[in-house]
Amino acid sequence: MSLREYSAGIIVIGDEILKGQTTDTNSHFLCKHLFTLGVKVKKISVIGDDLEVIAKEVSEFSSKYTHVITSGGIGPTHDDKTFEGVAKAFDDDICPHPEIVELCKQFWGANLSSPKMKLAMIPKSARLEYGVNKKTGEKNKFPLVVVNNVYIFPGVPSLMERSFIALEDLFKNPDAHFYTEEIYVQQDEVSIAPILNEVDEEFKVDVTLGSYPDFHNNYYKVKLMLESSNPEQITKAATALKNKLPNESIVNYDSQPIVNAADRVYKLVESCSSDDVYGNNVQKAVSVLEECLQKYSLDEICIGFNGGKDCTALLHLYHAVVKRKYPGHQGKLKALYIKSKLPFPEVEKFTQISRDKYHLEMLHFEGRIKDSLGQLKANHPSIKAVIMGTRLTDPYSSHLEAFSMTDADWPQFMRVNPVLHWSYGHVWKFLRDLCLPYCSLYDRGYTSLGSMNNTHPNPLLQYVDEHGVLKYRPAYTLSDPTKERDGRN
Ligand SMILES: Cc1cc2nc3c(=O)[nH]c(=O)nc-3n(C[C@H](O)[C@H](O)[C@H](O)COP(=O)(O)OP(=O)(O)OC[C@H]3O[C@@H](n4cnc5c(N)ncnc54)[C@H](O)[C@@H]3O)c2cc1C
Ligand SMILES: [Co+2]
Ligand SMILES: [K+]
Ligand SMILES: [Mg+2]
Repeated sequence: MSLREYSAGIIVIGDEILKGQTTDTNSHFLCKHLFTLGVKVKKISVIGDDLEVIAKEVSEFSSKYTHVITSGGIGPTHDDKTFEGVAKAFDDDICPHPEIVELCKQFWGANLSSPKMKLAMIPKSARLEYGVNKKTGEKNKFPLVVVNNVYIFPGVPSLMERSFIALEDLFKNPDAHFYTEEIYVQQDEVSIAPILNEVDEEFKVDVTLGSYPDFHNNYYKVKLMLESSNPEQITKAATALKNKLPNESIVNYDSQPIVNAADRVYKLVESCSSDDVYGNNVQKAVSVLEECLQKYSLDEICIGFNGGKDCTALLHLYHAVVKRKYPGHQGKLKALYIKSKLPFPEVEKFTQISRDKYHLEMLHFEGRIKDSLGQLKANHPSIKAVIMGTRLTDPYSSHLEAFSMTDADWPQFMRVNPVLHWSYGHVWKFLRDLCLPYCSLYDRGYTSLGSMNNTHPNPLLQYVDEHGVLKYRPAYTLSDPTKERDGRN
């Protein structure tokens, strides 16, 4: 049986990418989506805004691959040459397309001599594909220009992504039923290599087995990826792998914890029994957050987020409660980050990752907390409440309640404290059970994070490994929670 192979070549066009001024994320997005459509990307080429180079590359790609996708170079300025380049590749010319001329007039009131009209100057042989907005079911307002098998996308990632999703059926391989399965493993790649080789040998005719180490993940070391067009064989291969790998090395990992945040958090809350201290604490946190959202609008709230474990758990809860209350909410949640004097680079990195994953608008300040809060008041007068990950066992915190105004000699904000009653263990149970990402320092023995000059791994987690090297166990293994701050001075 020989099925037609659907292939694709991607041409990323733009001087700004070659100069390192812009990072290309479009090819990554396209590869990911084409893969799930059963289309094999064979080559990605990155070129500048150069007419000859575009023409040559498009011509070559067009003859080699089922689909050619270009991104970039279709703006209104003189330096954008993609339409001309594609025309040249097919010995064609560009001329104003009446339908796009009309749209340009409609959208921008552009007349024939305005720069926007350059968008209407497309190859004569082009056809227009509008596509359907999958959410609304409406035809898109602006079309994609296609010449032969060349699909000409804008370079701006948000536009490109939206347009591609609306048009993805154009690329779909009708014969492809692609199956994938992922297995996450706690052991390093070297130690499981013989098992991988065995399974690969047995199934390689039908199943592709990939092994991808991840040095930064808090939960697994290697992701094993099985791909096949044969559902029975992929199941057999996955079963074989699971049987051969030591039981304790397979991790039950959720790779999308944030997408499903609301469902999972509310399920946890709804299913907990009255004597479950942990479950009740989660429940209490959720109801404090719900109350907070009743008292304040999203604009009046920010979450105090410094990359620590407590506010990481809290951020997830806040995100879940917002999603439940405002399911269509697209805007960013405000987060307050007061940088310490000497922040760990790992903490900085983690706050950035969290900002992106949870769509946060970060309000950054530096210096003393009290001064920063004064600046917050001045620069963002709408903010009235700060949600905090403070627990009763934190210093100076044993008197706090779920809603406590800041002290009289502090800038006045409502401090909202949903996790006051949580123990050290509860925080870790929540983070780990839900597979939430957390700052990597915690996996290296840090149990409480401050500045680099006053924070060390917790001595209680120290051990000497089989090679005589001093190491630290992860923070979640600390058994005496009263020693949480033993690495701080
Ligand atoms: C918004 C806010 C209001 C405060 N109000 C008072 C007050 O009225 N009176 C008083 O004596 N002290 C106040 N503090 C100081 C506070 O009591 C602690 O001293 C300080 O948060 C450091 O605590 P920690 O290291 O023990 O706890 P952490 O566990 O580090 O902090 C507890 C929580 O505070 C938030 N937070 C802490 N540091 C930061 C930061 N750098 N950037 C953003 N968020 C952060 C996080 O939500 C965190 O989970 C306030 C701090 C903040 C952030
Ligand atoms: Co900023
Ligand atoms: K902390
Ligand atoms: Mg804390």
